[in-house]
Amino acid sequence: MRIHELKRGLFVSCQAQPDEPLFGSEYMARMAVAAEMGGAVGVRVNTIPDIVAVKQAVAIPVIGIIKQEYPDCYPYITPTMKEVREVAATGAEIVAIDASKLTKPDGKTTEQFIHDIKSELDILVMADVSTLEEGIAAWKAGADLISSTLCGYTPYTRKESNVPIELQEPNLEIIAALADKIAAPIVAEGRFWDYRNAVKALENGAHSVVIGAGITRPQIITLKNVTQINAYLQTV
Ligand SMILES: CC(=O)N[C@H](C=O)[C@@H](O)[C@H](O)[C@H](O)COP(=O)(O)O
Repeated sequence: MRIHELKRGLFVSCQAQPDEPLFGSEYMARMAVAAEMGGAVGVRVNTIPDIVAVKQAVAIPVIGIIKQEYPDCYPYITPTMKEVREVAATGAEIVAIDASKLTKPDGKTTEQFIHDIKSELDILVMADVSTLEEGIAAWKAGADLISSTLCGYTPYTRKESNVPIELQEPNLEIIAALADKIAAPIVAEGRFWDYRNAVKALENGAHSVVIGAGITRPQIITLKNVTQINAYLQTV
């Protein structure tokens, strides 16, 4: 797939970790089908079994990732060529990688990493960044899409708060800053709960928006509703 073929709109992140109630490729494939039925232009999927199941179930483009932790290392979203090659072998149209400034587990910088992917594989690269500087560096290194995925999650962008991070507001300022300085498509991702903030991201210059928890993590959707309802009940 070429970058100009990518439609603008909503990408639904269909992910569940082993400790989540909907963990399992069958569930994630059904989530992806639901996303496609609802008009999503693509999906974002973690792990090879889930990507394979989703590729069989839907025709819309897949952003594939592998969350792989390495000892004493922050980058965990598709952090080395090993995971990138595995994602590419599934036929996923796009691979998303950690494009923070933090050194990857194999010692590479983001710039080297993107260069190596582009020299070896015919796959679109989405750079998951946490700051404007990281976005510019990834774009200059050849990334096809720049996404705000890691904003609020890297050690230097994390904020102390009593509110669990998944219930915090998204960072709309970084979207405007990225769109202002970068000619590649900007993807708004990370706590974009529904269409309200998604539209604000588009107004701020985003090409598309990824929504995950707000659509595919029912325990977090429930928690968000319970928090609001219980806050009211405490006042009466
Ligand atoms: C930081 C990190 O590891 N983000 C992950 C990236 O793939 C996922 O856990 C998120 O669900 C995804 O980015 C979508 O975001 P949200 O679920 O907030 O709409």
